[in-house]
Amino acid sequence: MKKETKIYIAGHRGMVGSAIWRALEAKGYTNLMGKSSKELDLRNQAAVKDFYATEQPEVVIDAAARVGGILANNSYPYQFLMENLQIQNNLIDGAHQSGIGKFIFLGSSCIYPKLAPQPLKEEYLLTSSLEPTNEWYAIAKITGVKACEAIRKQFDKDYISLMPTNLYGPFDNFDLETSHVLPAMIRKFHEAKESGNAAVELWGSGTPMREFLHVEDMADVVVFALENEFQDNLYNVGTGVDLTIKELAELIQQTVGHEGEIIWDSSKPDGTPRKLMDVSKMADAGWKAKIKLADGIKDTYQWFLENIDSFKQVKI
Ligand SMILES: NC(=O)C1=CN([C@@H]2O[C@H](COP(=O)(O)OP(=O)(O)OC[C@H]3O[C@@H](n4cnc5c(N)ncnc54)[C@H](OP(=O)(O)O)[C@@H]3O)[C@@H](O)[C@H]2O)C=CC1
Ligand SMILES: C[C@H]1O[C@H](OP(=O)(O)OP(=O)(O)OC[C@H]2O[C@@H](n3cnc4c(=O)[nH]c(N)nc43)[C@H](O)[C@@H]2O)[C@@H](O)[C@@H](O)C1=O
Repeated sequence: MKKETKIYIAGHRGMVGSAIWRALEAKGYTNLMGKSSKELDLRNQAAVKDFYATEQPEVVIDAAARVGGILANNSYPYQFLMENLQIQNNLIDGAHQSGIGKFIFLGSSCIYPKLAPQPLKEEYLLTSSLEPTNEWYAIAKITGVKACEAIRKQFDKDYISLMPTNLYGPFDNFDLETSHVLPAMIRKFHEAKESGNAAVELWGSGTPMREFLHVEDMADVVVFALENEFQDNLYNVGTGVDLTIKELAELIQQTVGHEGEIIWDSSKPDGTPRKLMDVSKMADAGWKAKIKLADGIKDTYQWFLENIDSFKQVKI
């Protein structure tokens, strides 16, 4: 890939998109472009078509989506289904119609069936029912995977789909209603420590298992996907290691230095019991995650402390 290739990063202000931007800049790519949702609403098909015609990017990285944790997914099914379908349809079909040869689509590990065998292999897609708390988002993401696969099959273009596990890191969403578990725990333990080690309330039973990938590893795999041609459409991205939500809570509690009680709120959903990625296909292609969870949590907590004021203004 030439360093002056015009690369459009959809969602470049988000946690993942901004990490991809920084990673590409660090590697010397000079022609990056992005638009905020205010400048270009990706749900608007005509606006996206005009954007492609005017800007003519050569490569598209799709990190734009309506994203949220278990409660947001469960509370706003229509937005998670429809906005994601609109955004990705406009981006994928617009890119295809404009003759763009390379497209990287980001999905999520929740596309796999709720009770699929573990670890999750790419071929388990569409083999049984989805997890009800996020089936709306998952159905949109599955449609994106299939759209890229259809373009690859019918038109022989390098459209690929990366399926990340749960992500975390700098610029994550720390809003307690809409965030994922890891940033929520950092904030809850920090605020409880500041209030004299008050008790922390967490959701569900603590028994579900999750796998976490640092966003800088995620950006690194996107750069890898950009710089290499792939033989297939769908690749899992993760560390291949998971832990229970209770173990995650203990790790974050220790990192933050909170010494109070943890209360589990069983009125909140657990979600899928386990979704560990089988990452061997991506490893065979030549990429592996590098950042250990304990190090990534330390780094994210440090970022949280340095940015408390700014993220409160932006996200909450
Ligand atoms: N976070 C996670 O744990 C995981 C994320 N992913 C995937 O990674 C990708 C990025 O997620 P993440 O960075 O966490 O999410 P963020 O919420 O941090 O960022 C999402 C981005 O999408 C943009 N966006 C949303 N709606 C629109 C719209 N209508 N028009 C234009 N832009 C829009 C936002 O733009 P703006 O800021 O300008 O409003 C924002 O920059 C998504 O595809 C997500 O599904 C996959 C697995 C796990
Ligand atoms: C990335 C992924 O993210 C989502 O799936 P999820 O992994 O279930 O999401 P989550 O991170 O919000 O929760 C993980 C686990 O953690 C528990 N939990 C405890 N205490 C808190 C808490 O305070 N906040 C949150 N959010 N969860 C908590 C929670 O009850 C659950 O058991 C989907 O949107 C899906 O679409 C998707 O792609």
